[in-house]
Amino acid sequence: MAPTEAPPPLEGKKRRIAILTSGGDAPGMNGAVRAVVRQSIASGCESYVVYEGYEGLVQGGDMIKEMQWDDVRGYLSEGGTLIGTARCLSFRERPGRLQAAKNMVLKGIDALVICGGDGSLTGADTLRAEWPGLMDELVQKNELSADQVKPFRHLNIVGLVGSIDNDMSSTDATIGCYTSLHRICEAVDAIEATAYSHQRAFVIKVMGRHCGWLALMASVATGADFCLIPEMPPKEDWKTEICDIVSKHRKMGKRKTIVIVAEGAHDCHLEPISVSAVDKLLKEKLGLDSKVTELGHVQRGGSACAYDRMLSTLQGVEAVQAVLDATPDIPSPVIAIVENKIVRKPLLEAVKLTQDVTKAIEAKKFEEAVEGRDAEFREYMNAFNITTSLEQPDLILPTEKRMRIGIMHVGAPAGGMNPATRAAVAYCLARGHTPIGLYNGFTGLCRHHDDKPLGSVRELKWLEADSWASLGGSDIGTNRHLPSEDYEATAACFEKYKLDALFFVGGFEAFHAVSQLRVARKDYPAFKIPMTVIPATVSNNVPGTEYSLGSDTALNQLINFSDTCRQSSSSSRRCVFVIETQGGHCSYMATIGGLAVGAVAVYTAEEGIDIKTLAHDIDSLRKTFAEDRGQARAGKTILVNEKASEIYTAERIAKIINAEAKDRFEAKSAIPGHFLQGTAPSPMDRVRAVRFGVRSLQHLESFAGKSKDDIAADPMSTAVIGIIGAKVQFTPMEKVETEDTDWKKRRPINEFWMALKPIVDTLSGRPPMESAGGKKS
Ligand SMILES: Nc1ncnc2c1ncn2[C@@H]1O[C@H](COP(=O)(O)OP(=O)(O)OP(=O)(O)O)[C@@H](O)[C@H]1O
Ligand SMILES: O=P(O)(O)OC[C@H]1O[C@](O)(CO)[C@@H](O)[C@@H]1O
Ligand SMILES: [Mg+2]
Repeated sequence: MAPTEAPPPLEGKKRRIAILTSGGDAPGMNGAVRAVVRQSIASGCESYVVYEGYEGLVQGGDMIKEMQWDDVRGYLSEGGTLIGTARCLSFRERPGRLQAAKNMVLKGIDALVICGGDGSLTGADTLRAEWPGLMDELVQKNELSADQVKPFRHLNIVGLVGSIDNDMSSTDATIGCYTSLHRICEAVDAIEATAYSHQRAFVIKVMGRHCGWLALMASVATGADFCLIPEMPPKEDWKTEICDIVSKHRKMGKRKTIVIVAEGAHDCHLEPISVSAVDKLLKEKLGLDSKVTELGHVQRGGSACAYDRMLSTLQGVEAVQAVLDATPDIPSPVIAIVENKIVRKPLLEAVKLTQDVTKAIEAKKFEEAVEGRDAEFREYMNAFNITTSLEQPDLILPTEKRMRIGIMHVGAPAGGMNPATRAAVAYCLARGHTPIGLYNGFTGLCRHHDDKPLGSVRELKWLEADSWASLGGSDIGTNRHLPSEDYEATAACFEKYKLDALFFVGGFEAFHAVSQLRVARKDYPAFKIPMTVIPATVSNNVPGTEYSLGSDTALNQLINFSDTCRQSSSSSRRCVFVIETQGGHCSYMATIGGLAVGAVAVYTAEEGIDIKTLAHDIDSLRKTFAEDRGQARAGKTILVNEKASEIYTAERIAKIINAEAKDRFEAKSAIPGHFLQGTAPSPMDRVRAVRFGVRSLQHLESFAGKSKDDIAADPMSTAVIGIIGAKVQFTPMEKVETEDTDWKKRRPINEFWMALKPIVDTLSGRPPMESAGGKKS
């Protein structure tokens, strides 16, 4: 029977914190539930889940259940939402919300975390606004006494944005949207092969009821020919617009056509544009062999990608912190992300901004609708337009502003190098610049530039580059050689091929190469040209940015590898996998990977490994396995950075654990090695490659027409593009080199992710150890 008495509130600041998931399920919701449950318990609070979204809140009773630490074991790798979700009609009406409020009070819940999309958070905001009135009404109707509601007068509510649609203003990404983009890109990549074979067109419908984010980003990531989204419909004569672009691409030799249509696409009069209408158009007007593919709910399926696991975990932790910080005068927050920074924003405002976008679309104010989406939206829209539709007369620069731009990859291969280069080539051609591929790095340039019949310095063509949107590795070739190996020949080549600017993509070596060229400018005037570096490396160790292309691909590879090991260890019970990660002296991958897979311990190069730490962790494993009763989802993972210790390698750690375990449990080691570079780049690496590519070119062209000395005098003439906190920015090389580069360890001095390491430990239940870790070596 449902209780009629509310339990007294917990002592002090301790709360009973409940979480529910609502609206369409989204990958990553489980990560949010795990983080909220465990962080609540770790903070001394009681933790609850509400099953089936608002439906569970309205029904109450057993639909609201207290959770223990182990109840969320293995949640990170599961798709969907394990606590259920629903679209609840009764919560839309006040009587439903009154019942929900009563049930919360009866369970003593004094804080509610809601993970859902724009609708769910609108509902949360309504509950927040009505709360005092609901409490009064419950007392008036004798449903609860005045004493019972007294401790619950203030509703402590926090929103987490979970939806594949990415339709909530105020945040760059919703939990689930990047995983959905993974599903879409995998599907489009697969379709492309068959489209190419038959020279067909495919019209692909993707989800997003009122929001074009998925369609737009999928188009950027796959290099689609056309994209239809509700925020910015095509011009009046959309049929001619599509046909013009598609036939232009076909004339240039493209064998396939991909048009991506958002579920909510319409024309500029708000008349829906269906996939069948586009299909008919391509068949009838262009005579193409066209097919329709509707991706449907496959887009919501599968395990969450690395980014969604990380986002949901960090935001879940932040939500609990927000609950603990709450006072009646602080407006209810929604937890957002801006670029790389988790922030709290007022829920009320976020809901209003989101509703404003819907209103702007309804009023056909499309520019306003685009502005109302997150900051990246317009940038990606422009980047898509400029990299897909060739020959836009208004984009072409006057002759004196056109440049010959050398494009080179330096360092180890990384996901995103090719897409960045594709974007650069398309941008150059749209503006009238000449993109020149410098094949196989500095050695390729110096030794093979005038080889016959094919030299290593070649103009890049649109058709060739166009196929690089989804290609991993480096098609123009990359290696670790530096210009210092032959400054003379490097300078001579720059002059011989009349290079006006250089566009580098690569890891620490690319950064080092530009640093060398900058310093050598005093001796070689040929180096007095503008240069940019787009960081691209699995290690994410380039100073001047918190994110390098390829690091997201690598994290996804790592979680796939680690999930596979974990499944094996879960099945054989009492087993721990010790997995070595790449990264050089930078342990980003091990740490964020640890966050995304729930590692019981992460050993970093920054902190090193000592025997005390190992003994401490083995003790903890011994205790955990002793208490284990053979349940499922019991696999354990330890991640070790490749340079964490020369002595305690992954293999040796596994051997030590086995020696100490005395047959009570066992350890196995595994090394994914170069598997971490992946095959196709992740969608995030692809779209950011396009964004960074376009921005870098814009930066380079701002130097057009300037004298060599003016260029050399401008610190921004050698710059690294990066994400720092909430901003994407260029930083002058000299500043980064002197202020934020640990040259010996080849990593930034300030590694932002070090601050996240305690969260990995807290959420995996690793007992604190006074003397373990914390010191950078
Ligand atoms: N205006 C509202 N007032 C009260 N409750 C609402 C409101 N809008 C939505 N809700 C509640 O939130 C639930 C989920 O909303 P909705 O179906 O719009 O999904 P969502 O949260 O936007 O997620 P997604 O779009 O990703 O599926 C609804 O079923 C309803 O219970
Ligand atoms: O799964 P359902 O309830 O049919 O809802 C589908 C809708 O949910 C979403 O997947 C998420 O909001 C939309 O993109 C789509 O329109
Ligand atoms: Mg929605």
